[in-house]
Amino acid sequence: MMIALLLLIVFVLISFLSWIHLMRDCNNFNFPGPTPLPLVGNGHMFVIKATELLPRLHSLLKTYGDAVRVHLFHQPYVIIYNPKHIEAVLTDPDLITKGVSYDYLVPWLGDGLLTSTGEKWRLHRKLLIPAFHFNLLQSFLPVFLKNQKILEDKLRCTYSDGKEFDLFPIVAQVALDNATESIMGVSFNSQQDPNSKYVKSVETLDRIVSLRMRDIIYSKEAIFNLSHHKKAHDEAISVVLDLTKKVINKRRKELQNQNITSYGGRTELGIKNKHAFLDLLLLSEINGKRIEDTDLHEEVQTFLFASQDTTTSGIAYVLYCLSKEQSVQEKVFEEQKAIFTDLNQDPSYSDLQQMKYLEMVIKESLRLYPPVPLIARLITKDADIAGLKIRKGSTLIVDIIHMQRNPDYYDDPMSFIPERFDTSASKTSRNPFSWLVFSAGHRNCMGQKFAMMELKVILSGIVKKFKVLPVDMELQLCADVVLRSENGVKVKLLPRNEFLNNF
Ligand code: HEM
Repeated sequence: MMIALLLLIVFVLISFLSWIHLMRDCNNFNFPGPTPLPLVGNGHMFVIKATELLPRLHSLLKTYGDAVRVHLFHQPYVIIYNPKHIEAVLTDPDLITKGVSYDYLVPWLGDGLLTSTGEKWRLHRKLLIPAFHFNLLQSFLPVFLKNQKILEDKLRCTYSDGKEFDLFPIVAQVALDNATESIMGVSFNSQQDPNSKYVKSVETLDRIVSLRMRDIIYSKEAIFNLSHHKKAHDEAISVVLDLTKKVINKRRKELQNQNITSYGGRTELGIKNKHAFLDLLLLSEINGKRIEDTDLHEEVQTFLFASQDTTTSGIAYVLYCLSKEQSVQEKVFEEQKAIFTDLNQDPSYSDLQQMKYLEMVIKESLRLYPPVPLIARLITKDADIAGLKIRKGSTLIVDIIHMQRNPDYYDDPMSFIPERFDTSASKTSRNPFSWLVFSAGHRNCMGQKFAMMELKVILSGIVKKFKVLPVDMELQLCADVVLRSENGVKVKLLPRNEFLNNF
């Protein structure tokens, strides 16, 4: 009885001290947020289903204004969605450190460009800029076209009977093939062999990292390490890392045998070189020295990761939007007919540049459904961000999806209007920080042009051959590693010829 009483007193005392600490900490921020409870802070507000996270963030922003402070236990988080604040953060050279949620990627990607910070990030970013040179980008086009054809055959044989299906897993395979082949020069043929060990391991990693990012329980290292997920996670990492190591070592030997010792900034090396990206890493030097093996593996993993799920999500949501907006889809088709005399013809790099309307459609679809709906930064110094006082140690969440759906920045924001992005017609210039699909500032997406090219190849290929029809469904969005829908992203397909004959 005495012990129970003593424990109760200790608990009350700790709770009281915690509450005092949390209430004091709120004063380190000059903007509001919900009142924290002792010990858990506002953590109880986030013990929710995956699909409830985005609505919860939105409702906090609606209640408290442009910036909201919440505490998860004693850790402060600040959610922002005003382009003025976002610009101040993303252009501050001292605020380039990613938030803690990126830590779950570290066992897989190591300290690559996406997760690293400081001098290492600066050096590697500079080194990798040539990878996105025009010539090197062109070397990826044959890869995208080849994989697009496989996708087209697959859609025709299995999915074009007018029955509904989920786009995400199908598109994920073509995106994975595009990523492995353009980044490492080898394909794991996931479209033809979806049950391969590599494909299954990447899927497992995606699933487990997403779980850790959204589930407050599994986010804790100690609990995760005791769970059954840990074994699956470690096994998948070892499969993925072993395979990529083999590919890298094989290519290194090939270069040695051919006596190729320097990349020498010759970006033309890319045009017909299917190993262009890997060669750039293998042959480049930092401060007169070859890139360390570990760094090289980390960057390869990072680029594979950064380019796969994001483009999957992007392609899936554009097709979803096209299914709902038949008149827009017809305009995209008309544009294709204007570019190609023969719809079986493959697009050249310059044909892709002519697909202006498709580009507007992509931008508008990704405004409503940004593949990366939230990004996070660790605030590493006491900061004044365009008037917001934020204490060191806070995690800042940039709520991209709700900013891009905010009527303050887009008229009639939930309507699908690709012409918003018609730069030739638009008289008013939009704040560049109000469209953040590829982020902006110091740590913007390096693969933006690569992604646009890939999306255009896949989407133009589909629209030329198929009619994408809607399914009566409401997406149940959740912010995993990328924007996913709990109930899938479903459409129906009919071959265009058949459609024209039947209707
Ligand atoms: C539709 C497709 C894509 C979208 C929506 C997208 C979006 C983004 C966003 C929002 C960021 C910033 C993340 C942050 O600040 O935390 C980012 C970073 C990055 N992206 Fe992409 N991305 C796409 C495709 C790609 C592709 C195809 C590649 C590579 C081939 C790529 C490589 C990277 C890299 C390396 C970074 C890290 C840059 C840095 O921190 O310096 N991305 N991407």
